Amino acid sequence: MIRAHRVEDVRAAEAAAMAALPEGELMARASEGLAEVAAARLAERDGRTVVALVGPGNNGGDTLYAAGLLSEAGFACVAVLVTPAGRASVHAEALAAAEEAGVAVVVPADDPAAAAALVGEGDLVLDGIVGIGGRPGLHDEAARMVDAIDDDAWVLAVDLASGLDPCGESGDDEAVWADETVTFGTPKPAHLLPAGEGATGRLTVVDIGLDLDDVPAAVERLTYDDVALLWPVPGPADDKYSRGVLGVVAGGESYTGAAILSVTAAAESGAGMIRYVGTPTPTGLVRAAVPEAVHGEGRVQAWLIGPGLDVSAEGEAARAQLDVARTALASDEPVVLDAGGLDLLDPGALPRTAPTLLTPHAGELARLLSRLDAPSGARDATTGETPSVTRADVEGDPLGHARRLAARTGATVLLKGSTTLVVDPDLAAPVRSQADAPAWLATAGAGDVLSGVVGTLLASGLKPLDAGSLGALVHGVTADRVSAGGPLRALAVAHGIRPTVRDLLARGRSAPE
Ligand SMILES: NC(=O)C1=CN([C@@H]2O[C@H](COP(=O)(O)OP(=O)(O)OC[C@H]3O[C@@H](n4cnc5c(N)ncnc54)[C@H](OP(=O)(O)O)[C@@H]3O)[C@@H](O)[C@H]2O)[C@@H](O)CC1
Ligand SMILES: Nc1ncnc2c1ncn2[C@@H]1O[C@H](COP(=O)(O)OP(=O)(O)O)[C@@H](O)[C@H]1O
Ligand SMILES: [K+]
Repeated sequence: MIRAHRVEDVRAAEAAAMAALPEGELMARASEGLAEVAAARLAERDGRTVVALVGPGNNGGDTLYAAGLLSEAGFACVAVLVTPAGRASVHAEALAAAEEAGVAVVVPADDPAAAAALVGEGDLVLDGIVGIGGRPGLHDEAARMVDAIDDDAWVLAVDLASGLDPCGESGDDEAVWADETVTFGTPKPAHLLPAGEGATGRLTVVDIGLDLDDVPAAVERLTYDDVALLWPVPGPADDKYSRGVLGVVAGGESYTGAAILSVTAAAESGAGMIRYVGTPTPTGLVRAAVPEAVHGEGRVQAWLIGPGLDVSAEGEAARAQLDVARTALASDEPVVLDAGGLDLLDPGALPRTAPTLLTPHAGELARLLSRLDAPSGARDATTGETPSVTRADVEGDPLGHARRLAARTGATVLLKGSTTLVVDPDLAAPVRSQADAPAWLATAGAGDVLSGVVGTLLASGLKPLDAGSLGALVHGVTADRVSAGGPLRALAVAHGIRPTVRDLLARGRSAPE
């Protein structure tokens, strides 16, 4: 698992480490690690010239020391001091060390055009403008120098791409767009959250000896090795019931395919048993496509409610199906609520007592929050009311809105997107963030497949946070394999889950202790 820590916890760990180490040791470790990565990237790219953009704090200090080391290693290094007071406001010892090591120093205020031209010559650019002490956004001079970076240069952000909000919460500000970030001690939230992930590029962590093992993370990301730790593997004493029966209420006469996709994905994920509840057309299709599924109500360990479900559908069969969904929601069984099922959430019946996982995309989350915000509480924003939350609002601040929905409903919220967030209703718990899927997965039906995977995991007894994040990981990795760089279809992702889980479990078995 990758764990990102809050800035204040990083600062506390740094202070503890510094108290036990000779002065300057921590910065020396950081700059040596940074220089090592920079030298490797220069070697890979046959690069000779290094430009260091240097700001006023310790982030600039790290960068100057690293530039000095790279200069001693034979690279041509220029430090561009992007601080209002030039030399006077950068880390003095680091500046002296860099000059001593042969780094040329330039102050853009003296001749902005000449400085910009020099920046454009860097094969590798170290972004040391600000790190965890930075406020979001770049000041004008920094922005001008960043604009001058050559498109072919390798941009290596020091600790954090400058301009990002270190907490990863606000995302509208101008920031350096890095190819790679070398961070110290531990990832920071901005590296893993949607607001900062794009500007971070590849993430490389340099160990500087901070002790954060017992400090709760702010953000967590499951990796391949977590699959063997979390996936429910049956033992000799298990039977189909003990492994978990998933009830699926999905599909209707309007949206028939969603039922096949979610039930197929549940079967491919290894559900002990699937009980499907649908209207006649999807029932016939599920019978043909997934002979393993049984039909009708019965005892389950979790419900998946909603893929392709139309809560306004008329007719006896549709009403009977919706009755099953409502009864399930009112029960003490764990529920995954997806797509149309989200419209069944009754604000008067919140929070549910049993584990509950909501799996909206941005538009569904906006619609649900708008409905829950509406004075009547039960009205649907599709009825013509102006929604209080729009899809654009959610896309502008996905984490904030996912947290709002989790707080409002008392449920775990899995917000789908290129980065999928899973937020526990205990807002102090770490947020899970998964970014495993190629953009090819943005295709109709992909969410139905995800719902079948997470439903199976919930039925096996996993808590919603684990079921959601593990499901998102496996769904994303499967999509990546199925795509192999090209288009994919949702049904192929569903069929790819079995071999993906098998390979990820095998990887866990062969991993060294
Ligand atoms: N602590 C340690 O032991 C270790 C720390 N390490 C390193 O230190 C880094 C943190 O250093 P830091 O605390 O000095 O803050 P840093 O990120 O350099 O920026 C603060 C300065 O920037 C300024 N400023 C802020 N926002 C701005 C903006 N938008 N645009 C322009 N300026 C802005 C702000 O000035 P202000 O305007 O607030 O007066 C202030 O002067 C960390 O990321 C890591 O690289 C490693 O060496 C390991 C050991
Ligand atoms: N740009 C993207 N990159 C990677 N994955 C994406 C991207 N856009 C969407 N996804 C994923 O694709 C799936 C789409 O789900 P959803 O929008 O519910 O589709 P549907 O309702 O048609 O089944 C989600 O798992 C989401 O995380
Ligand atoms: K930086």
